[in-house]
Amino acid sequence: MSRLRWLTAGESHGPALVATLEGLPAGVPITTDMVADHLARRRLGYGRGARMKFERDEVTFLGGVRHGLTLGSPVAVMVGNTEWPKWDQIMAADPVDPEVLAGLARNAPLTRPRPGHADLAGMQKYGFDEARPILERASARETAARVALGAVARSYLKETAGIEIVSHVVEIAAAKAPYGVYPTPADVEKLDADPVRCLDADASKAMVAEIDQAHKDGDTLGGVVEVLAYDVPVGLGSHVHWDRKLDARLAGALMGIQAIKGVEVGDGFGLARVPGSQAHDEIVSTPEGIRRTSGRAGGTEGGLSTGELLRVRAAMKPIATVPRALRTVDVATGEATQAHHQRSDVCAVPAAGIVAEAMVALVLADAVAEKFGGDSVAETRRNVRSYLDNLPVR
Ligand SMILES: Cc1cc2nc3c(=O)[nH]c(=O)nc-3n(C[C@H](O)[C@H](O)[C@H](O)COP(=O)(O)O)c2cc1C
Ligand SMILES: C=C(O[C@@H]1CC(C(=O)O)=C[C@@H](OP(=O)(O)O)[C@H]1O)C(=O)O
Repeated sequence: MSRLRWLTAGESHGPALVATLEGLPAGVPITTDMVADHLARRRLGYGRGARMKFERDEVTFLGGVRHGLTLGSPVAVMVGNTEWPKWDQIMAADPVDPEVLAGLARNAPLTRPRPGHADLAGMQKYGFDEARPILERASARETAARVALGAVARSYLKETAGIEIVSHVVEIAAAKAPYGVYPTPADVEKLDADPVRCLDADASKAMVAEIDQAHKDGDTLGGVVEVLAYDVPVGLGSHVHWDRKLDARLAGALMGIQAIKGVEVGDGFGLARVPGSQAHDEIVSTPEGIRRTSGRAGGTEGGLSTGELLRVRAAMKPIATVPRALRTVDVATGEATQAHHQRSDVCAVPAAGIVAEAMVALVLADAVAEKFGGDSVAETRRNVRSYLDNLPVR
């Protein structure tokens, strides 16, 4: 079962996010710059709000890494919130003089819960009369910590099994990329340079136009991202129990990203609309060995990776803090009003793709560690090679 354990902590306007990852072997190459590069990719994307422009992610390793390599001990990484000085009283861990707090405009109680956020149910469940204590943790700021750990996981995957992960945006509102075009690791630079991380130039323009229109209308948008993992060996995950199934683990991890409301593995929902003769990937014998004629299953069958291209999609709902504010109730007065709104992203689908890459990397890293073990990268690599060299059928 799971070999890796990982956790994040920290609030959106707290001093920092922290994350730990335990269970990786020694010798995984990782540096502060490698993590910072992935965090910078998460900030990209046309349609993100003001906060992305002025806040920086400050990365510090606190444990588990020495001279650019993991030690085999738990990896601990901190991502500083450079916004912190503006919030050091409001989000202070220790008690603050109530008179000081009352004088801070920013601390006005958030009694108008926003539909589509954790605000109302969180207040009811945790016993708060305003939304601040809920929204601080529910915020997708937390995804920076996941991307930091994802950077470590993907380095482990590349070093041990040669696995590489790429994501792209395939839909924003009504604008769609052509189906069946899969970017490779060689396309990542081009993708990151595109305003919406879409490979197709016409679709990218249409997506940008959708975002511009939503912005003009005081509205927000969602979309769909696709994550591809190249060179995943056959046999990660297992058919033997529901919580070992690789597709289930990927789906849970992707659904755990803020605002993701649907996940597809391979052709997913599309498979429900075609007959069986058009839904599966036929097995054929070729001079290079056993191959598949298509990739509809997304690289998993029965909860196991098949050795084909791994392909999953995640659907993001439109940003919930809609500028043309939605109806709510002021819980302090019981009166009908409009939801609290200060600023927000119009569309964060490109950023969600980077977070989805991190989640896929963490799930695959867990599955690789479980299958191949090893306390050093060299040992894991040997185990991968020996397994692949000895497959009974190929
Ligand atoms: C990268 C990213 C950025 C986000 N930015 C915002 C935002 O600026 N405003 C907002 O209302 N929601 C934003 N969200 C989504 C909310 O965090 C999310 O919808 C909310 O916490 C409720 O959770 P749920 O949608 O999973 O139910 C973002 C999500 C992601 C993944
Ligand atoms: C800070 C980040 O995303 C935030 C996620 C978010 C939300 O509600 O999820 C709301 C916005 O924050 P604020 O309400 O402070 O403007 C985003 O900027 C980040 O991704 O680093």
